[in-house]
Amino acid sequence: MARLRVYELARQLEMDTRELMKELHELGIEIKSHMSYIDEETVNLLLEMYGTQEEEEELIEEYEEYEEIDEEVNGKHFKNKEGSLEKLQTNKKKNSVKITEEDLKLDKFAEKIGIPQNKIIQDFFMKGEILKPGQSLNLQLAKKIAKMYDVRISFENEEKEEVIENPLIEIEKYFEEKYKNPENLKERPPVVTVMGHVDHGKTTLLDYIRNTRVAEREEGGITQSIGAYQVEVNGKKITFIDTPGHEIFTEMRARGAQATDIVVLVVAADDGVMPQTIEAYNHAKSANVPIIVAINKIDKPNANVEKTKQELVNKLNLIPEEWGGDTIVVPISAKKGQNVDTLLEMILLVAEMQEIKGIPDGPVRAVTIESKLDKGFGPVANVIVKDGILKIGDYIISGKVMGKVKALVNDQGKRVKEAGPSTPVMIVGFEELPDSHGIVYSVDSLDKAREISEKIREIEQKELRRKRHMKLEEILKMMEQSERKELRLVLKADTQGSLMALSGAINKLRSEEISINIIHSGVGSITVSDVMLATASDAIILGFRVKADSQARKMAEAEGIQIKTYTIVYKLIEELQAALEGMLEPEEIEEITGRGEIKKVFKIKKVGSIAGVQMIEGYVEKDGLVKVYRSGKLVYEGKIESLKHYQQDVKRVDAPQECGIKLENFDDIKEGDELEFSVLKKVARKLTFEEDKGEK
Ligand SMILES: Nc1nc2c(ncn2[C@@H]2O[C@H](COP(=O)(O)OP(=O)(O)OP(=O)(O)O)[C@@H](O)[C@H]2O)c(=O)[nH]1
Repeated sequence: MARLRVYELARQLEMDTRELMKELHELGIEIKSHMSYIDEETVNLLLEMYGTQEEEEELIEEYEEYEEIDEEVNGKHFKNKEGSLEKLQTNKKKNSVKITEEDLKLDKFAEKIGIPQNKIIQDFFMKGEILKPGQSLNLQLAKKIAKMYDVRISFENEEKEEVIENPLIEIEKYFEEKYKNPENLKERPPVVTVMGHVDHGKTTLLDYIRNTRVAEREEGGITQSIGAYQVEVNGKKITFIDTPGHEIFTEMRARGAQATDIVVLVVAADDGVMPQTIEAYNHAKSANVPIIVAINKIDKPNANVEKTKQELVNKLNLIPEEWGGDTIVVPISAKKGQNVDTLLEMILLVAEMQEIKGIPDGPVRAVTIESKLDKGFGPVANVIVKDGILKIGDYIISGKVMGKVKALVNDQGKRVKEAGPSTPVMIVGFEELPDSHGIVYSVDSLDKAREISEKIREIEQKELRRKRHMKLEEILKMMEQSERKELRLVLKADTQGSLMALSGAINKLRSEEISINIIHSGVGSITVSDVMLATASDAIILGFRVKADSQARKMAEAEGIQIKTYTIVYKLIEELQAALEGMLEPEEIEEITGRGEIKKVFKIKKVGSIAGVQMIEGYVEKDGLVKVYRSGKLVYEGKIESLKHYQQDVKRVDAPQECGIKLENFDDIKEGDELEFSVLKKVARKLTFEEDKGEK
């Protein structure tokens, strides 16, 4: 369009001449009278910025198109008078609604909140936001729509999550708080579990220690096994858990009852590191318990201590102290008792370094090693006290089972009146058989014990109804919510070869935020021990060409542990990769959307400089970013404060249109400045494989 006089332009813009003059003045364009000429460039800019009747009609047409699409998709309503009445009646606006994931489609959502879909589209369109009929909504958008019509929405799953507070959590919190203050803590004897491969000498070692040490203390005492015993070495006590092996150790841990402070890993010098040595090591390691290695059977002629040490290094990455590592390795003969004293001293040394402590006074917390129905005593629990001093007459609770301590029997079969930290003791007085690997707490009164017991029964019943397998996706979701982004796996395969291939492939799945930790891998079917480890470590179990034995399957079901089995390597990797990628935080990248040039600068009082911009290519978005270049040099980088197309604030302007732009906190713009527009885009990230790294 050619240059125009002010009144002519006013007519074009369908504006009052005086009004236009005022506007022009505000835009910094000096006008003498309504007869003054406005140059061509400014005319065009103003026409673009303030719009014309035709343009508005275009907008309306565009909207009507949406209505038509909506009609096609959703059938008649709203537009048709009869239909609209009907719809509006059934569709009365709701004040608060519960929605599910399925409602996250505009049409369904509209119906749910009782606002016609067309109305939502129209209202959003007027705000410069385009919604399409039936489009999927994310949570944020759904909330925004609901807010616009004052409808409160809640998610069904969110409401379901209301659960009864477990009273034991409160007790645990009490201990947690107490533990924070070092003044409350006092050293207690270490509790030791002996682990190792079959026949490597665990029982022989435990028997030797008991027979030599306990006999010193109690002559002729009838030793009844209460699952653990205590010995004295150089005036200091050590508690040994009687039942060797990692199964119980992990089972206790899975129940939140970690009794063990130190693990003694027994490795026979004539046999070396064997599969169960590795398994035991993995269990101890995942519990973060210090390990002392006892290389046993050194009295045997074919014993090879050096070779065994080498295997410790190669297979477990445990480097003996004498080789510059930090693993204490003691060569012993459990049968002959050779060097066992040194082993005991080493246990005390490690205990000292670890500063094993408990709270000697206040309420009692004890860990159950086993529970059974005794012919004479009824239900009993063999425990190791961790905190407090358990006394006869105390009210106790273990899970849902309550009781009152009637008698306490120590590891030498003697009745005692009390038991302090790290002392193994048999508790008589439970009303029913308590959980065999749970925690026993003392409470103030019988009423309190009863109240807790009832609450836990209620929780357990609810839990039972709700119990289902935990899916990989769910674990990932949980991980997403927590800070920890580590996926723990227990990996079982048919052969050593496939195990190595799989571990290799899995270990190559990398990302900065998520790590995969194979806490245990082994050859053979998936066993109860694997499930226990997974339970204790929040892991999932992957099986390759192996299956879970029936007991393991049952336990996995009960514990909500997911077992996934595969027969093809790439399937396993593919699924793992897809799941992990799904939880990577999307990456924000800057995507250039368009370019423009400042044709005119309007200085407006109180507002600042407005750039009259000719879009050259692409588009500009109001919420996007902008870079200003002058003679090729970057002079500004930031946000757009306002974007106008004609009179209207708009969300986007496409080339070759013109627009008015006000930059955020930047007025030093000049004619001829080049603008580069971009948006921040969230893109799903891919996990990288190690091989890929080289290519990049
Ligand atoms: N020569 C020799 N034999 C030992 C030694 N320690 C254990 N043994 C023998 O090794 C065999 C297995 O010992 P256990 O103590 O039963 O082994 P374990 O690790 O408890 O075995 P499981 O309970 O089956 O896992 C027994 O015959 C022991 O007598 C040792 O230091 N020297």
